[in-house]
Amino acid sequence: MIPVEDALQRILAGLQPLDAEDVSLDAALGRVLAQDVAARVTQPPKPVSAMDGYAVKAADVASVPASLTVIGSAPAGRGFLGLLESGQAVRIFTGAPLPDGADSIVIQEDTEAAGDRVTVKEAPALGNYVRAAGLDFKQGDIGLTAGTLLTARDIGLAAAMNHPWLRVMRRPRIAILATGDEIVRPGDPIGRDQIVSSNALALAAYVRGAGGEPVVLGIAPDDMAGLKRMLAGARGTDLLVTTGGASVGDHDLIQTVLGETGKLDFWKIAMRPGKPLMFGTVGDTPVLGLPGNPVSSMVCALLFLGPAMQKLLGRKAEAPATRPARLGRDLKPNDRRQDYLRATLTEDAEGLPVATPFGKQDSSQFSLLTQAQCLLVRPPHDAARREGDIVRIIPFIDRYF
Ligand SMILES: Nc1nc2c(c(=O)[nH]1)N[C@H]1C(S)=C(S)[C@@H](COP(=O)(O)OP(=O)(O)OC[C@H]3O[C@@H](n4cnc5c(N)ncnc54)[C@H](O)[C@@H]3O)O[C@H]1N2
Ligand code: MOO
Repeated sequence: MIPVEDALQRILAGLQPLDAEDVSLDAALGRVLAQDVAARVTQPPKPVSAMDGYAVKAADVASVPASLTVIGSAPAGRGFLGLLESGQAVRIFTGAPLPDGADSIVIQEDTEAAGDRVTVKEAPALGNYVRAAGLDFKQGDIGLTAGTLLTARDIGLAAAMNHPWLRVMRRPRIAILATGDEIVRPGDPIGRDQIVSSNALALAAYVRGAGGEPVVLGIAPDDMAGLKRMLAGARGTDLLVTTGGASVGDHDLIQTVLGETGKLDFWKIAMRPGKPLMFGTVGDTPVLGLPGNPVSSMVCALLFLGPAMQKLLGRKAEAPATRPARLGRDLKPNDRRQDYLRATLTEDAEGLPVATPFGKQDSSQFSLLTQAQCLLVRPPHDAARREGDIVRIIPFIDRYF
């Protein structure tokens, strides 16, 4: 059995980042930037007022009260064109450019207006409420870097930097193939000894959530000819993910067919759930073969497919981050497989996270995966643990998992 980390590195080494495409900003949410984005403008382009009030020379109002002549008005988008001289003020509004000759803003609340005169009652510090040109960013500044997964905030910044289009990584097209004579699609008639397929749709949802385009190929039968026919559907995709048929049984044909038609590494991984895993190629398409047990398939998606997609998307590809939590119940010593236990996540009296694994952890129990809020990670040969011990967890933070 090989360690989880070795398996991940071998998968990542077999994948290359995809090409890029241009999308309009309103279609860029959740996409991955293919290149750095530099500001095409300076923001603000000139010094502007941060408040409604009066633009003045600070020296004129160093001692208050001070009376000034109001020589004009500057709303946002229509700056005052004249030159402000000593003894003068310009009525100004938030966002309007500072008139030439002015150096400070007095807020409206600190003044009293009468006709074309204004009395300043509080002396402003030099530069009061003036936003300098380029306070936010200057033309040429790099605001967003390649590999960024674009959020609403990033899109706002890209818009402010005057980019109507962004160059992003193409969405990985991920073919998904379920296998097994015993499974049928949800809603189809269920024959004797058949069960409903959960894995393919769950994996497709995972792929979509992680920024890819799933191509669901259907269910391959447990015979070589049928399996080969279905595999042909993966041609032209960026990665084929299979589920089931990974183990050593007489009907577990994936490794055989991949061995015949492509290149295959079949591994037993020192992890639970998810021991049997495959990686290889069929034609030019890389293949990730996940185990059939539903929880094994989803845990392997989180641990291997997720980072694989990050690699295709040109992002930093690494195992999901772990963080510490207190253990909510005693645990027996672990064996030689790294254990990923489905657990709830609560808070103790001090607000610290407490992870409590379910008593049953069979890899067929999808219901417990949906009830869990994290995976508790136990290294191989971990000693017995007591309630309250510090353990490592992978919290389910991605909204789509
Ligand atoms: N003698 C051994 N037997 C098994 C071993 C082993 O090392 N030696 N490993 C076990 C482990 S661990 C796992 S995990 C499974 C993996 O088996 P396969 O990848 O070959 O998966 P299948 O046999 O096709 O199916 C396993 C299980 O999952 C159900 N299944 C399959 N596909 C779906 C689907 N799309 N949706 C829902 N459920 C699915 C299938 O009906 C089986 O119950 O092997 C162990 N055996
Ligand atoms: O290790 Mo297999 O993945 O359940 O039960």
